[in-house]
This record gives sequence, C-alpha cells and structure tokens, in this order.
Amino acid sequence: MTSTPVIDVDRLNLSYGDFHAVKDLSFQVGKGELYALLGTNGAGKTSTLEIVEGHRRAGSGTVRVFGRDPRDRRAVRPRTGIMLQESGFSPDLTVRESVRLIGVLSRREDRVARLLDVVDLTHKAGTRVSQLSGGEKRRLDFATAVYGRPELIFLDEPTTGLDIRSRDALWDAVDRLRADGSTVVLTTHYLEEAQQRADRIGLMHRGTLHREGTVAELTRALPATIRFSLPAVAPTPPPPAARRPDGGFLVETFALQRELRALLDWADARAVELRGLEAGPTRLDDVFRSLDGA
Ligand SMILES: Nc1ncnc2c1ncn2[C@@H]1O[C@H](COP(=O)(O)OP(=O)(O)OP(=O)(O)O)[C@@H](O)[C@H]1O
Repeated sequence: MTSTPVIDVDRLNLSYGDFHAVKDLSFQVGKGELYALLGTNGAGKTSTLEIVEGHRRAGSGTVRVFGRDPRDRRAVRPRTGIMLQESGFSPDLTVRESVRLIGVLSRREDRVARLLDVVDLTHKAGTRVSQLSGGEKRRLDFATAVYGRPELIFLDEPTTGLDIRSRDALWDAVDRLRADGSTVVLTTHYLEEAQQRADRIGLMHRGTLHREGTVAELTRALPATIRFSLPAVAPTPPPPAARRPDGGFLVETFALQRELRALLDWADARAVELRGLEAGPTRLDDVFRSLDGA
C-alpha cells in the first residue's frame, strides 16, 4: 500500500469475558479501495467493525482511521458514513425527516431530494418509517450512510432484503461514490457480490484473518472445477471425473482447458450429452468451504 491507509488495524484483540472473539487481527484499507471483510458466522467481523467505527473499545492493539483513534468522533465521524445491519430510525419520523436528521448529525452538506432520488424513495418522502417495507428501510439506511458523499463508507450487509433492481441501483451509487474517491468497507454473506466488487477481501474465521488478497489471489490455490451430469444410460466418464453425492460429476483441475477438451472429446466420441455443463475457476464459496476444516 503506497499512501497512508485510511484504516489501519494492528494486532487487535477483543474478548467478551473469557471468550477471545478477535485475535491479533491486522489489516489495512487504502484510499479508494473496496475492502470486503467476509467470514463464517461468529468469525468476529461485527466486533471488529464496531471497534473500527468507534462504537466499541479495543481490548488491545491499535486502530487508526484517517490516522486518528476512531473514538475521536469529532475528527472521524464527519468523514464517515455507516450503514448498520439494524437501522436506528425513529418509526414516527417520515423518510424525509430521517434523512434530514442524519444529514444534520453528519455535519456534511447534501440535498435530501438528491438522496431520495438515489435510493428511489422520492414517492415515499412523506411516509413514516414504521410504514416502510423491509427493502425500503434498507434503502433509507443506505441513503443516510452516503449523505454528503463521505470519504469512508461502511456497508454492513447492504443488499439483504433488496430486490434485484434495488441491488443494481445501490451498486451503481457505490460505483459513483468510488469514482469520486470514496473508500468502502463491505461485509456481506452474498459472496458473489464480494467476488464482483471487492478490490481485496479479508477472510475471517474464528477471530483471525485467515486469508487476505484479491479474488484471484484467494482462489488461485484451489483447483478450477467442471460440473455436469449424465443421462441414466450413459457410460461412466474416466477420471479425474468423480461422482458427487447428488449423482452429478465433478472434475477438479489446475489445467481447466485441457481437462475440458478431453471431456468434450470423450462425450463427442460416445454421443453422450453433458447436462448442465459448467466450467470455471474456483468460486469464493469454495474458498469458504475450505475453511471448514481450518
Ligand atoms: N456482547 C457479546 N457478548 C459475548 N459474546 C459475544 C458478544 N458479541 C459477540 N459475541 C461472540 O463473539 C463472536 C464474534 O461475534 P461477531 O458478531 O463479531 O461475529 P460475526 O463475524 O459478525 O458473525 P455473523 O456473520 O454471524 O454476524 C461470536 O462467537 C459471538 O457469539
């Protein structure tokens, strides 16, 4: 990382009683990066982000955001937008009032109408928060997190409950913010979103950063896969194709093109149909599954 990192976490530890939830965790996020902090359930992502966001005190270690202690709220908060998993809006406020209130608290400049347009809630501006659907509340959360185009944005499971159009709109808005230089920290259980969007991924498991890198770096160590199934009367394909418990076949290989060609030649020679054929590099899901034994 060439310039000073926006987020610098160094040997962070946190315990709840005698349970060691975050163990010697170190990572950095550079300016303009989209960093996805992913992990298994209970890995310690939320605990870590609560500390980085200034909501929780570290047990030990150092955390710096813009070179400051994140608990120095006056210095850090105006430069930061946070979309939490659970919104803390008053149910009696309208959508417009909620955005305006967060805007005042953020001490950033923006136009409420612009924000409502970004998240397609203009037609709900006068509606009380208590009357919004789950997806609409999530869009309101996003609007308040990006009020005033903050330099650093935390998105905690941002697309949970959003339909496909709203997801696309949210990512378009994130792309525009990134084009303006914003740094984004994302947590999500939708791995394909992280795979598509993240510059780098930190993979947490049981309190530690198990692996870190670009998607290519994380998936390189694992073989590519070919998946297919065969009609009931077809001959058995030669190794390395192996039958899976669901009756389909799986080839794991570091020579994807060669194995795929061999398989297609084998099928052509026998006039066998390869049903549901899929071939490609390892997905992030497979990296996750490899954590199970870790
Ligand atoms: N207030 C608390 N008191 C005691 N234990 C806690 C507390 N908060 C979290 N934990 C424990 O610390 C561990 C890490 O929790 P955390 O919420 O940070 O994980 P996470 O990676 O965000 O998980 P998930 O993906 O399931 O949301 C879990 O085992 C959890 O049970």
